[in-house]
Amino acid sequence: MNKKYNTIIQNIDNQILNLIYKRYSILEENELFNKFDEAYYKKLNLDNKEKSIKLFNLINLFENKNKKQNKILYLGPSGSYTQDAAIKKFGLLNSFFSVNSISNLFEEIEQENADYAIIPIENSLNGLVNDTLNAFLKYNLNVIGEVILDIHHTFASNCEDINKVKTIYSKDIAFDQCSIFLEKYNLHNIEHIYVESTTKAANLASINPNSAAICSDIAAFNNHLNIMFSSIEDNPSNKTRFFVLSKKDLEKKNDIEYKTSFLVELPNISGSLIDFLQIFKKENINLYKIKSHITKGISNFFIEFNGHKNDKNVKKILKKYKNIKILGSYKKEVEDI
Ligand SMILES: O=C(O)C(=O)C[C@]1(C(=O)O)C=C[C@@H](O)C=C1
Repeated sequence: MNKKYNTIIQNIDNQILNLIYKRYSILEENELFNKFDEAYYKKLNLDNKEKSIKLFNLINLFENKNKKQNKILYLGPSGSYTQDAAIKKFGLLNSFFSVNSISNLFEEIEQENADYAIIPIENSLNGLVNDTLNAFLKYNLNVIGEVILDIHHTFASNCEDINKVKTIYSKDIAFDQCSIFLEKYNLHNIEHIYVESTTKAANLASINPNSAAICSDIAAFNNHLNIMFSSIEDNPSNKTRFFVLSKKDLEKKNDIEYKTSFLVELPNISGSLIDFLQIFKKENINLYKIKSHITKGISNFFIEFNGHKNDKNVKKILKKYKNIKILGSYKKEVEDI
């Protein structure tokens, strides 16, 4: 864009932002927030830089309307954390579609029904997401990126009194992230029903009497649930890391710092893990994560290192260890969560 128009557009963007801030302040100062405004602003989260980027993307929507849009899948329904992660990674200028389970997200990408899928891989409180690892063992797809999201859960219900809640719906991993809250309010011994996503949980809580959901505030809002408690996660710095999944791999670039994730099944004999790890030391590769994952009695190790699968020293290892299943080499966004 030439300089003259650049300044004009920037001025307009600033005016739009200022007006939205002004509207927000009036609503806040005069306690005029209704549910819609609260959820709307929380979604934009104007006091937080990363969400301002979303707004910026929105402003650019018209300008970029001719740009090719990617088809991106997330674990839905709408309002899930995975949807938030998808928007954080790709911006709003794309087509987003919800899929009901992690294994179906893999299947859709396998069938080339979309360009990318966003899938949760690990949480700072809970560790690895088992459904995702099981799907990686079944499919041969590529991780081409990562995205990290702060996770804040709400306890939402249409019951007037917390003592009337007899059933709680949520995703397994979300229950685990809120164990202190559940114990504090004596909710750990009532019925817990595990469902595929926290948004499905919100939906079930809205149609079943005497129930509640652990979900995002947006999912609660979308399903007309009252938020009884906010930020109920055990640790306020609760984070989930998501992978960007694709059928096509990306070419290695020289100016990018890469991370690689892989799974490996090692023989159940003494010294096999230590022998395996020694080769990485020999090749001067920095392994920074190793976690074990057991499915159907077979133990796999989920391992990550700094570097790319096409690096000379990595290729040497891959030649020797045919049982290594590379999940992908992708741009490092953070050291760890
Ligand atoms: O259920 C959702 O809303 C999701 O996006 C999935 C998911 C997960 O499985 O890790 C994502 C982030 C939180 O850790 C809880 C749930």
